[in-house]
Amino acid sequence: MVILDARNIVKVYGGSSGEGATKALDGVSLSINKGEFVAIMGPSGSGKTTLLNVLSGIDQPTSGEVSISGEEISEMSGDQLALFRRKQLGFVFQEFNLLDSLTVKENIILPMVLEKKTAADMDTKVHGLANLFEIDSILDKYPYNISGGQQQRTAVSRALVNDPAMIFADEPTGNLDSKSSAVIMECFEKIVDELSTTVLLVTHDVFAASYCHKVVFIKDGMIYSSIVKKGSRKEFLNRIMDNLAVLGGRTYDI
Ligand SMILES: Nc1ncnc2c1ncn2[C@@H]1O[C@H](COP(=O)(O)OP(=O)(O)OP(=O)(O)O)[C@@H](O)[C@H]1O
Repeated sequence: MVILDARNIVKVYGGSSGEGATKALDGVSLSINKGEFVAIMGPSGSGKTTLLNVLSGIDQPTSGEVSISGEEISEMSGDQLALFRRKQLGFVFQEFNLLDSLTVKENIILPMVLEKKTAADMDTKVHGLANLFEIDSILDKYPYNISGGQQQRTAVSRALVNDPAMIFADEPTGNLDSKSSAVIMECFEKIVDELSTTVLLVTHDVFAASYCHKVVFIKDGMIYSSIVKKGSRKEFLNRIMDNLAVLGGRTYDI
């Protein structure tokens, strides 16, 4: 079942044409099925973050359509989009974006508070996620007293708490060491395998991308190629590196 469908997306920054305009996306079409785990890779400046932002409704395309769960988000007003994002989507960022004045538990349940869920629902949910991601013992701590990897697992729990149709992640391992990156990617694997969540992430990190089912490569704002995992993660990692070598551009994190 297709969960995200993007058709002919164009994004121009700084006016639709003329001097000073940058065409960041140039006719991108992409479909993602429920339960897929997809990475977007490409050289610096190729349009990865722009694509993630347009697909997730953070930013509007200059032209083209995006639908998620059958709803055309490109036609929604700002308020409708904000509500749709809050109810249907989960976000994970490189910087974790946790609130320092709230405990881990409070950070996780914040989106449920906004949705006016019951205290019992919040409790059940937070303990289920904390158990899944092994952060039970730090629920009463504050973000500045836990490790980067624990902060990111808190952020992933928060992204999941309202059962989103899809999770979007921008460089989720960008601030983590290799061990914590592996733990976070295993968390994403768990939510795809055990909760059938759909995950789309942008990454420079070949190791992180090798956990995904599929990698889409973009260059100059266009889809260049895509590969699907067959065989082991190590074999997939080697194929990703081969494709990046063909793509050119900056050095990638391995
Ligand atoms: N707000 C903006 N205003 C103007 N141009 C922008 C803006 N954001 C991005 N761009 C330009 O659009 C193009 C694509 O940028 P984008 O950030 O999507 O690339 P990226 O592949 O995510 O890069 P990186 O890997 O370096 O983060 C680049 O040429 C960039 O300079």
